[in-house]
Amino acid sequence: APPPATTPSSAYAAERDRLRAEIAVSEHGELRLAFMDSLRRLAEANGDRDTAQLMEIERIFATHDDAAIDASLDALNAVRSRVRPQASPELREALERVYGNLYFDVGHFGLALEHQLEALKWAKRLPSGSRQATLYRLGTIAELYNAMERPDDALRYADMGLAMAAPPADASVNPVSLLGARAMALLQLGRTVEAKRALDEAGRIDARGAPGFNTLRIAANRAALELATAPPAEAMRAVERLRQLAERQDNAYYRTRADLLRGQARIAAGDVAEGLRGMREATASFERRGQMIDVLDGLDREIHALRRQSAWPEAVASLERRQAIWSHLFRSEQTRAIAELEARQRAEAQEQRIASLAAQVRLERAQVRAERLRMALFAALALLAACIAGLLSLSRRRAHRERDRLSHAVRHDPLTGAFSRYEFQVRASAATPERDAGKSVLLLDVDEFKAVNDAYGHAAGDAALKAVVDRLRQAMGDGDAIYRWGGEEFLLVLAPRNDAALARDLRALRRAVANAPVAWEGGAFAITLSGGAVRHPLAAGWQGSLSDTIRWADAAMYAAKHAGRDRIVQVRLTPQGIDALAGHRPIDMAQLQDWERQGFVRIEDRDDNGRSDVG
Ligand SMILES: Nc1nc2c(ncn2[C@@H]2O[C@H](COP(=O)(O)OP(=O)(O)OP(=O)(O)O)[C@@H](O)[C@H]2O)c(=O)[nH]1
Repeated sequence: APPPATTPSSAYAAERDRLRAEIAVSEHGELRLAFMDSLRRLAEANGDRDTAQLMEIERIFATHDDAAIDASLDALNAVRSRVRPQASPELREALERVYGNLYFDVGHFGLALEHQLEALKWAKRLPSGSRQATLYRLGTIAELYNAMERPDDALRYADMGLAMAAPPADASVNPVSLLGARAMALLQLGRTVEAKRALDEAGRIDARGAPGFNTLRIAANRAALELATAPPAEAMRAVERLRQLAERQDNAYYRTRADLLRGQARIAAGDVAEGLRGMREATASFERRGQMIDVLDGLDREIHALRRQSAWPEAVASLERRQAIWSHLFRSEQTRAIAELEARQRAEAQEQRIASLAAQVRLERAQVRAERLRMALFAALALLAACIAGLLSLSRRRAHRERDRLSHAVRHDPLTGAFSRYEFQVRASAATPERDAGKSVLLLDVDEFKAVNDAYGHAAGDAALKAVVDRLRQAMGDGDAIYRWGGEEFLLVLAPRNDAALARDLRALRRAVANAPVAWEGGAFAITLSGGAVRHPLAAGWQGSLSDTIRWADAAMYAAKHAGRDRIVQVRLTPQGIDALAGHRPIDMAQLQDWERQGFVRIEDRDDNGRSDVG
């Protein structure tokens, strides 16, 4: 017999509330499903269609398989077709929420958003627990906007929820997912410090209870944050923490998520091949389970990481794969039209991205080419410059050598190696009276040289001139210099020395030549020199130059010739002359002879000892 109208309903209500409480506390698994089925049957038996349908809907959500989402959507559509227009807000909310969640899970953001916003409206009208349901919706919508890369909207909804959850909210309100959504929105907006703060707060709140699903969620968010902001090594540590937590809670989803992020960290650390392999394994695993939002997120991360590593071909391949997944995401009749519309929109956006990426690749390649060209040009220029510098230095060295050679040529007599007359002039023009003071000039002329040429030939004459210079050089002091003054005439500039030394050296010079005959064609011939010597300046206080003094040496040399050759005659001041001629400059030969007559100078042969052949 049917139970009485009143008693059963109150008994039913009590049993319903008990089962709902059981469902609420049993988070997952078979037990929860069993409670849901009990409640559904009970509700059906009691004519409570809303509750029965609600349990159907919750069962669809609890058991849905992302990999076979169409079946779940079909089942959901079947329930919806039975929902009465005047159904309870609770049923409405559940229907929209589950639609929203299913679409969200498979990455169908547009439809998911529509349903979640609808669910939010109903959540606000719930007679009980409206606050908690509203907060959950706000968190989900924020996450959805994050997935849609609309961080401003995500932040708006997350903050709306956080404002509601702010004290004095009741303790049952859990803002962790809202804080996570806020953090991910801020991360997208580049406000990383605030993002980190939000995650820290979420971590603190979560740490008050036992580690659970939220702990994993926070760890995953943290890993994502570190990946975007921290060095690869730090990001890797965050990823490993997530991986350990997932292991401890035996959570396959977050395990795969950790694998995905680990791959990304590897790519970021430069290990592109290994990282990419890890990421592709993780996305393949998500794909097998139909978690298309994670597949797409994985591909996004892949593309991002590859672009950062400039692995362009891999990045383009990932982009194309992402586009392909988008266009094949929805196959069922009932969603194809909408899905295609959306897929087309996304595809267009993706095509634009591919086009811009391709343009970027082209640009980068062009830049690389330009850079290479620039480097090549630079290298060529550097080579050219080096060549020119080399040539210049070579030619400079050559020029130097040539200059040195020429300078040596003009400074020296090619036959005897004595300095040239030109060299004397160069030195004389650079000389100062102080530098030349005390030196003596000695002009030497080979005696009867014409006869040597005539008797033995011009070559013998040349040999004689060379022999003269060689022998004079041997007898000269270090500070003395010899110049070829004319044909067979030589000028010696002798360093300062006292009278006795000068007389001794003049004698030695003359003898060096006279005592050593010139070997010629098996025999030898003797040569002698006649010379005139004058100390410079002739008289004290005289501002004349060496060239002036040479004129008096010339006069003395003629005196030597005149006196019979093979001798050196010296012009000397007498004691009277020292005072009388001070500051005077001899002008010509006549004046010199005049001074000689007056007894101011003597033109005398001081080398009268040991002469053998002349007298
Ligand atoms: N072999 C040779 N002879 C030269 C050179 N320069 C000048 N002579 C010769 O030297 C001779 C100089 O003769 P002279 O000026 O008459 O005087 P000398 O024969 O030396 O007689 P005295 O000077 O009076 O003792 C000339 O026959 C020139 O041709 C030279 O470089 N080589």
